[in-house]
Amino acid sequence: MGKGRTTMEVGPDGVAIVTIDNPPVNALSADVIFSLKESYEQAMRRDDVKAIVLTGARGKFSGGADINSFGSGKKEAKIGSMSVDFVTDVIEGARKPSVAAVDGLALGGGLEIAMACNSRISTSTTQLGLPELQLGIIPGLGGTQRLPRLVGLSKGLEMMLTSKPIKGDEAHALGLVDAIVSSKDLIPTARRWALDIVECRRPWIKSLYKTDKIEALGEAREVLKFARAQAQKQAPHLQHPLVCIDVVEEGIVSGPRAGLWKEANSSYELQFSETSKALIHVFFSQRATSKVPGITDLGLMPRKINTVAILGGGLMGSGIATALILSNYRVILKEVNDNFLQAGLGRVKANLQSRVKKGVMTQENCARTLTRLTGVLTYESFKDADLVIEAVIENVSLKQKIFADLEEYCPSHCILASNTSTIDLNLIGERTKSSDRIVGAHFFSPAHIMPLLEIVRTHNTSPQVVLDLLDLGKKIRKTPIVVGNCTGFAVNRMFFPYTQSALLLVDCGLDVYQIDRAIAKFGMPMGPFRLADLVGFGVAVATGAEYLKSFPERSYKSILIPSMLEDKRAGEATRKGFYVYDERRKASPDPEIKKYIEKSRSVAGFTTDKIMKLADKDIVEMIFFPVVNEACRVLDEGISVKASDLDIASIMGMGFPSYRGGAMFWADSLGANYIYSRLESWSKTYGDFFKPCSYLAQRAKRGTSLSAPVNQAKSRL
Ligand SMILES: C[C@H](O)CC(=O)SCCNC(=O)CCNC(=O)[C@H](O)C(C)(C)COP(=O)(O)OP(=O)(O)OC[C@H]1O[C@@H](n2cnc3c(N)ncnc32)[C@H](O)[C@@H]1OP(=O)(O)O
Repeated sequence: MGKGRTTMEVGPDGVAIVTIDNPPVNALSADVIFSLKESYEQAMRRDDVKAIVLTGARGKFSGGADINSFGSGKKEAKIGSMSVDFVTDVIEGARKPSVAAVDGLALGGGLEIAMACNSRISTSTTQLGLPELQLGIIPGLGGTQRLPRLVGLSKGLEMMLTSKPIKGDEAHALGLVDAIVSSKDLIPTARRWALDIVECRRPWIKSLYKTDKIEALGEAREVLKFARAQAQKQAPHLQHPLVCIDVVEEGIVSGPRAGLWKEANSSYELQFSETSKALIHVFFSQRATSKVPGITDLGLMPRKINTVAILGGGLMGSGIATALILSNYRVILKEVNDNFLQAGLGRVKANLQSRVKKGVMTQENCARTLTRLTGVLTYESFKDADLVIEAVIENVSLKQKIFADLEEYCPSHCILASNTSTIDLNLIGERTKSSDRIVGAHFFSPAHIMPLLEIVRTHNTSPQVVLDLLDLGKKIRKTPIVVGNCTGFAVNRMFFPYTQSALLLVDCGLDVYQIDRAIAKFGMPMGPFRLADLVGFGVAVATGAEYLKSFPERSYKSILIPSMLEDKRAGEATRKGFYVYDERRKASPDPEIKKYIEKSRSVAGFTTDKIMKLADKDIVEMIFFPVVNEACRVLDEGISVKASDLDIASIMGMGFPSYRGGAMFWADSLGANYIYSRLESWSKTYGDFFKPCSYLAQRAKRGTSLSAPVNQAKSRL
């Protein structure tokens, strides 16, 4: 069966309406392109066709090339033909004009085809953009040449390098679209516009040859130089943004057709790059997180949540409240006294004000958004809540008391969620009879910014409750992952060995700053010691104790952080941790930490100095292989149902580089056997911290990937 097609309908006015039809987003599959070509050939042949209006079915122009087909073609396939022979010669070069009627979205190849039309009419809310770079490729259907010629070089480069779409209104102001109309008027206006071109009442424009928006060569070179510097600064590990700039430059220096050929060659090559494979894996994995067996396949519908009550206005509670009111939820924020309440409400206001300062929110919108927030000191108004999120300090008996109170004050349909990052949910709900509606809603700090939401369910949590939270997560623009109940759940648990292995390496003689540099070079936003400073040593010690209690046989206990904490050196908040911080929070290495390190090494008693001179690659492996090992346990125990969820968790929760596809995807690129044998040999020298788990051992032995699905029967979810 084919995947998508175009239809053609010729009106009595002589305008052929060609519609791209490939649900859900009218992606340009091979079948769609083939059918589009046929429609154009037919339109050229037919005497009753004077002009063409190109549009998309169901209110969406096109979401671009079909990402499913990327990297699957044979490398020797003919290149460049589609962009030059079809888009440029057949659409743009046709002897009958085309007008694109653009609604909903025109992204990637979708926008590129629209730009090859001789005019574009759109609605004000349509999203238009070239997001190819976020998939590790560059525009391949002429976008690198036509976009700068329509909107100017700086704006065109900005749109490509950031991958961010713009709305119809802005596109109109920039000259990317020629008129804005309502959805209802889209096709009639485009029809008239096309006939106006035929009858010379409007210009017949070929974007590829426009020159009025492009700066003179000298100035253009300056813009390109600036763009290169920006790309290198923002994505120092990535090549394809620089390739994109080179391709744009080629068109400016040697003419647009030369630019098209360079674009065709480069975009084809990039499709097969490791970076692109990893980023496309991330694209699909992110969408797959909300498909949960046993939850989303039961035919249930999410219930409507209008009012959310939050307990605790600290950093987490106020961040969660901010995220919710920004997405139109009514929020009740409860605190224990007026001082705390005002501080909590103040934090929410400050979060919104910072959006106003950045120019992403107007003052009026900020004021309107705040009207959705109410502060309270009692449970009285909880009778209206559809969901409660408890975000108080990590104290079991306090949480038990709160959940018993919630059962009394909230309506029986109300979901009772905890934002705990470590405590067992069964323990929290022990004094209630509501275990079917108790669930974890673990946000990451700062909650209004970090994109991940870990939804934790126990054996008793009902599928309906999980579905409701999945729906809420999507509405507040988070990526939700559903996980089972255990110490640290999925994200924190898979990453607990991250800091511990770094501490072990230091106890064995390695330099703190060399470790941080190696890990940052690998692509993490910061190394484990800079991260420990940021999180604060108090939290690090408390969570370390939890892991030691739950997984004593494989926890590494170093005295380094506790002994620094004893001297009131607690991380960035005290301006002293592994680094010292100036008044602008800039971190510098601190020679004073030497004394703590020496003490820690003597207590650890490692005699070997063999690993004193590790290469960066070995540091990365000794830090991340224990993370992969723990992730394997998380999968084996059914805490997480698919490896791709852990990829997303590692990227969005911990900052693992997305261009490496996430921790498990990266591990599979190295091979289970390699990871197993390295862990096995380290465990002989340094102990059980490195001991490979049975899941890893079995997969290494069988030669299967770590991401291959786990036997469903073993799932604990
Ligand atoms: C040659 C060219 O230069 C190369 C290109 O065009 S590369 C492609 C460029 N286009 C893109 O990067 C757009 C990617 N898509 C998106 O950003 C978003 O999906 C969207 C804004 C189109 C829609 O978002 P949203 O409404 O939230 O729905 P979302 O869940 O993301 O997508 C709906 C479905 O369409 C699929 N889909 C979206 N875009 C797709 C594409 N370009 N190809 C194939 N499938 C696509 C998704 O995988 C998802 O499938 P599922 O339901 O089976 O999970």
